[in-house]
Amino acid sequence: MSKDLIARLDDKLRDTRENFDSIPVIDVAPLLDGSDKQGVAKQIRWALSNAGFMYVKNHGIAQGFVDDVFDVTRRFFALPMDQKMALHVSKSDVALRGYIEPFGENTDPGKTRDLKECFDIGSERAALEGPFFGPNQWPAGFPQFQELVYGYHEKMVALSKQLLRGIALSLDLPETHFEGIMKDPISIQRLLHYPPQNGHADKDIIGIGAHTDYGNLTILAQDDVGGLQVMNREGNWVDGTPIRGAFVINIGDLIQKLTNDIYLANMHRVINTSGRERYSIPFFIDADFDAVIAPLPSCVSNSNPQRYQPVTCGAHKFGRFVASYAHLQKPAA
Ligand SMILES: O=C(O)CCC(=O)C(=O)O
Ligand SMILES: [Fe+2]
Repeated sequence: MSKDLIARLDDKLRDTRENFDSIPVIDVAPLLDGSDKQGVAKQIRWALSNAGFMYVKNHGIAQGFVDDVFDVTRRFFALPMDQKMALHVSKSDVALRGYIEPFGENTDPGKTRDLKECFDIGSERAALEGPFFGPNQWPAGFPQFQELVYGYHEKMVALSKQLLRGIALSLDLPETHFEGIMKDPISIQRLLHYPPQNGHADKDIIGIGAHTDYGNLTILAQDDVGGLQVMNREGNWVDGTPIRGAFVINIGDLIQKLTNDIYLANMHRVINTSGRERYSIPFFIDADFDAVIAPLPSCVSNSNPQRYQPVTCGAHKFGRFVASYAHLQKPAA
């Protein structure tokens, strides 16, 4: 889809926003240490209303630890293809955990094919329980990978709850609002590898096609290669240039629905024309599978009438995945 077409389809969502030419950077230390929660909440409100994205710094996760997770990520993707395919996501049934090969998941299907490979895990389960919940698939003989990637997931679950406290405050909700619907939330820890791409990225092959994220919150660690782009009010792509030590945070469809479009689940994509391999580590967190997400009464008014019917978190999210995974489209046996 061309930039102009996306912008036109999206006009209503964008025309009330302020423009931005770089993603806001927010120091979250005063939120985490309690010294100025409201000050941080105010910055979050601007960022999520207008950009749907923010960098956060001073988030309490040591950069050395993040570097170690990148290191095992590179080693994992360097494994022979047959070892990675042995962990293919289709073997996890509806738990949706494991390896996805290049072009195996296309985020803007019918328009671009994604030149990326992925590996997904989530909260560990002994057996398949249902969509998003089941055993992880780990590569054999690589205990350091399992320990670091799972440890990173655990830290992200904790950090996301702290950030969601700031988001709740930014919406004048009690700060623990989200914890009430996050007793056993859906979470996905993803590792991504984008081989370098040539040519016209818009036309066919892209790193990850233009999309919004599906759930509540995404916490992204990037290496230093760059390639993430976020759409601004005018429909132009703004670079999400890597900032060492900072995470990129964005909200997904569920928070846009919750806020009745006051907060924006913004369109973004990745194009890796750097000539280098790019690695990134996104973490996605939602609410409990059965949590009902409906516009907050405080976000509905005469000038902003209710735009969404209630949806359950799991049904919304699973519906978006069914469109991207071939193994979910097979008729039931
Ligand atoms: O790799 C990135 O920078 C972004 C990835 C992304 O948008 C996603 O996985 O949803
Ligand atoms: Fe995304």
